[in-house]
Amino acid sequence: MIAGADAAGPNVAGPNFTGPNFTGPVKTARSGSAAGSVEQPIVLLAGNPNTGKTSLFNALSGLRAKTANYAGVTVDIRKATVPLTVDCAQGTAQLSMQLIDLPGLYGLVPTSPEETIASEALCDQRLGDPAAVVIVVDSTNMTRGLTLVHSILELQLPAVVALNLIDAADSSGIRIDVAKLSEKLGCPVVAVSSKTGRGLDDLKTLLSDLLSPETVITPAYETSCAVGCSGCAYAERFARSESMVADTVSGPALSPAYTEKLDRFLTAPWVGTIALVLIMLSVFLMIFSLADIPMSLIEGAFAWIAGKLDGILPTERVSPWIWYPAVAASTAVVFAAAYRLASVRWTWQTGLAAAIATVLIALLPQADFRSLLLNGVVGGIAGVVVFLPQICILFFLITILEDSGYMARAAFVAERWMRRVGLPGKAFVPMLSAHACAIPGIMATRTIENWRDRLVTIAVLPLLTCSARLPVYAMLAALLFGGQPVYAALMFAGAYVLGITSALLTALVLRRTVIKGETEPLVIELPPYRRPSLRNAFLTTWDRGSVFLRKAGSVILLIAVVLWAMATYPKPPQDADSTVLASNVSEALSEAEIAAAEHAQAQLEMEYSIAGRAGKLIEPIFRPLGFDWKINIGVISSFAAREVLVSTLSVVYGIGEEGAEDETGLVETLRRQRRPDGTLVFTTATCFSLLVFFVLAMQCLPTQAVTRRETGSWRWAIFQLVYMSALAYVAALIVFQTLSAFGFHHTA
Ligand SMILES: Nc1nc2c(ncn2[C@@H]2O[C@H](COP(=O)(O)OP(=O)(O)OP(=O)(O)O)[C@@H](O)[C@H]2O)c(=O)[nH]1
Ligand SMILES: [Mg+2]
Repeated sequence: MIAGADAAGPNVAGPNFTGPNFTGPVKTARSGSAAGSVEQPIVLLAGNPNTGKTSLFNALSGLRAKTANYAGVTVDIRKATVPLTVDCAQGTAQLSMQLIDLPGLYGLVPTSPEETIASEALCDQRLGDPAAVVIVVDSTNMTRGLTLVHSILELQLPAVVALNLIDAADSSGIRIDVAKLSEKLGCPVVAVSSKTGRGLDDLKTLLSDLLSPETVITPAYETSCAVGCSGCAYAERFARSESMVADTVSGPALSPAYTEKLDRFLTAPWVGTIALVLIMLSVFLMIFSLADIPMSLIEGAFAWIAGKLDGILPTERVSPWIWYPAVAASTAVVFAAAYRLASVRWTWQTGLAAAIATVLIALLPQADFRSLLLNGVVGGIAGVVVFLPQICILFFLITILEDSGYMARAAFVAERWMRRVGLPGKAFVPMLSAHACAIPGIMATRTIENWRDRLVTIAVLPLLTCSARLPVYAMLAALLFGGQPVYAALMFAGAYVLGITSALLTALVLRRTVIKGETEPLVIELPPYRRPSLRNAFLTTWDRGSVFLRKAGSVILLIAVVLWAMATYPKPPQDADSTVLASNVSEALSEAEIAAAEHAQAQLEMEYSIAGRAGKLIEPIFRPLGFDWKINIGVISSFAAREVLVSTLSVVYGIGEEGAEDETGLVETLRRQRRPDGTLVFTTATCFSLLVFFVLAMQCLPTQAVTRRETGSWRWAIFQLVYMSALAYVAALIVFQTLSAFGFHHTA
């Protein structure tokens, strides 16, 4: 039977497991692993990189592991339990298999850490004795795929060959004789598409047969080279694959013509670089033009919530019998929700922490509770959540670019520049991932074989703009270029470029000093361009968006509440001035004067608070950078997580201010702020200095923990913290002083 455009009938073929093609040593599939057994049979998904193993894993398990159209996306194993129906003596039984997605590999002799994981799972059964291996082959690149199939079959493991991307093969006019291929290989073959779902049921049926306790498998595949030398064994497998492809595959074998035509431009040294810059600029421009409407909707929603809360909260004194239980109950509900969002487990410690916090909040004076709710909770969350649309659009566009195959070209173009500074070409994929978050980026450096190359990459990765910096950039873009999307996009692009350039320059310096050594050249596979899957882009965006919202509803909420408390307590003792103010309010002062006096009082209280004192304490250090003591509070708190800067500024500048809960309100509020000498705080010079500081500073504890884990010592984590903080400080200092010298003192 033929799988391809003209194919009719089923796209699965395989000899009977007990049939003539299986002779030799008898291997029984997992005895007793069917119904009633606790042990789940292990099924490995193995294959060349970028053949759609993870996509198949997702399609079979319903999970959403990361996929993209370039090699080396998966660097670790991922497991899922997948139910199957198998035949047994009693008829049929339900069975669950443990499906394991492996990183891609080119051959069984590993050349990188992630290939080692896959090869050990297959050769040394590191993850347990596999009941079956699904060898995933890209139907549009059969010769290479079959070469690996031969190597795996020689391990004498029960196997199924899944010809994935059959939809892509179809549309390129490639036709595959599945039955003939199965006969030649001596193992079942099935044509599948993890994109359209075609053949997935057939694959499951084949696996059910393989895993059935009734099945007796007697595989005996010829070993390629009796002497066992790897070179000629490879050559023999390759020759066998070529001849099989010649016999079973028809249609164009080369990558489609448009791929080559496009690559002539997109991989050319200068044109390719210019194209890369233009594509990235358009991504940013789209973010700004498309995010406008949803952002104003979110702002509106938060303003509405703040207004409603303001209206509901009683201004008159409420009976303690009603007040305390009501506040305690609602706080407990919020805690339960935040714990759930952050997946915090209820233990006696976490329960006690929630109980103490609930009691403390319930005991707050009415006016303070009101401020906590409006400034701490609503202000803290709104300040961050408003940037959700920008983050979603960015991830959507990046996923589309990744899926189309363009990102592999971007890697190819970028490698030319990276190699000059001593970064290995393989660092491109980690650098790309680090633009979402440094943590998966650092994990992805496992594809780099050379330890020194890997270390340089890990050291500079946190300089790249991660999504936690986006709310900060967006706030500063609104301050600097509100209503001017083109300039805002340029500023964003500039921040990314600054991150990338400083990573490259730091690598250069490290290569000349602490981490000397030759850089290995990049051998990169350029996958064919494919139509990106919108479904995948939407799902990735959804996942990223929900991670962001979860963080806003849990960790950031918690930090905002703690910060509110630190910015509110201890309160200054009531002095004569405030009493005078109180008594005069109703008589002589106009509304504006009352607001100004209240604001001054709020400032006084903040200066007296813990956060205020801490901010003031470090004022001399950050004054040359243009930061005032309130920005300092943000700088300190954002060491926990960068986006906390925005919620901190919302809280510290919002206290005593009307309508600072949402982004427009916050930006307007920030624009009004003045220093004691009457000059504005957020001048062009301060904003750019803050921007540069946030691009370069190391403010992320989880990243440091991962650096420690991947390098095996705190040394490199501390090194990152020290050099990045120093770099950020010096760069922000230069920016502020230079801009100030050129007179950029006006409001941003
Ligand atoms: N058209 C089509 N595209 C597919 C199919 N399966 C996967 N893809 C695409 O192929 C690319 C690679 O998919 P992955 O699942 O990441 O491949 P992988 O084998 O896990 O890759 P590594 O983890 O890097 O080894 C992605 O862009 C997928 O969207 C398919 O059946 N049809
Ligand atoms: Mg994968």
